[in-house]
Amino acid sequence: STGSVVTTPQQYDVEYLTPVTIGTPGQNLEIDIDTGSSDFWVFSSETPKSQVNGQTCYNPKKSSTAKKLDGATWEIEYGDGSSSSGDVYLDKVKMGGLNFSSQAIEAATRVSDEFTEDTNNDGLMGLAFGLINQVRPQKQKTFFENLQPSLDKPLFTADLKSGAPGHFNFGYIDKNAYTGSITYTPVNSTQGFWMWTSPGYTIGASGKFKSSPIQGIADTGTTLLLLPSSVVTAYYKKVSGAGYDSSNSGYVFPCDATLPSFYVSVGDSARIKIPGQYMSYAPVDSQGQNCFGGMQSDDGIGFSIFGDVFLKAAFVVFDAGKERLGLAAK
Ligand SMILES: C[C@H](Cc1ccc(C(C)(C)C)cc1)[C@H](NN)c1nnnn1Cc1ccc2c(c1)OCO2
Repeated sequence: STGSVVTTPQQYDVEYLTPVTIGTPGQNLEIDIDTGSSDFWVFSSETPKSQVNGQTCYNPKKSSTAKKLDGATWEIEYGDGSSSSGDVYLDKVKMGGLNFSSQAIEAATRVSDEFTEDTNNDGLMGLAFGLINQVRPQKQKTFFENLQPSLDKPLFTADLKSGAPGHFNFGYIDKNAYTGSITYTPVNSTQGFWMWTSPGYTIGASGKFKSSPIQGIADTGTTLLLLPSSVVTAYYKKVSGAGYDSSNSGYVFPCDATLPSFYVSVGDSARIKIPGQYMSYAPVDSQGQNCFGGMQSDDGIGFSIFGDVFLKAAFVVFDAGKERLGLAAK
């Protein structure tokens, strides 16, 4: 089998939302596909009303195919400080024309304010490795892991776009979705992430390649590109008026500044070009005077995060069959 589902950016490409149908009759939710975590959790009829603010809630009691996974609970704390927790049901899930009959659905009984405030986001579907699923006493498989044996190829692809809908495809590679060739690089999944190492980077079209290995995760659930502070400092040195703004905890620059492109090397001889305009995330003030940088420091995380700012510049193959990541221009 194969599948394809559209994914739509929210304002400033802060996140991308994807339609999913759960239960019988189908309940339609919009979720954030997150290749940097492994739990599929949703706002539910069990989420306190005070924590629900416009989200669509999955109601297992209204699904004839829902079965409570007795004794199972979950709780997750994300790197940005947000969190959620709850209990677990098995139910039918449909996404992009693909079906799985008994997917673990983690129903939230509590969500942190960041989720309550994100009114269009009904939950997260983690597509990292099940090794880091947070359901106890027994870990649950991701939607992709459940489908993998039935897919034509054991892979999925992400084609996120700047300010326009893109696609997640499952089980096949769409040759029309990229230009040139796909460069594959090994993934180390021992920490449960799509973790890979870039050999280095180049700042600006006429910049010199810097050989400096960057180990990080391909993470559709993180908005920005989080890199070692040495790289971040070097980049913003090339942006006039840029500086670290402690009140916003990141590098900020005048919104009319000219931003150099940033090239991330892949394998021995390929690189992904991030256009300068992708390196500006959003205004930090109501006048739109200063803008928050799309590249920020990975300090304290333990690895870099190749988030949406990077991923939307590429066609990305998440190849579980061969534990590798494929990257191509588009
Ligand atoms: C943050 C997302 C997970 C998430 C997504 C969306 C949301 C909101 C809906 C409320 C907007 C919260 C959370 C990421 N996913 N792999 C993640 N989950 N766990 N670690 N990371 C990556 C990381 C780690 C550390 C960091 C960071 C990022 O940003 C700043 O510092």
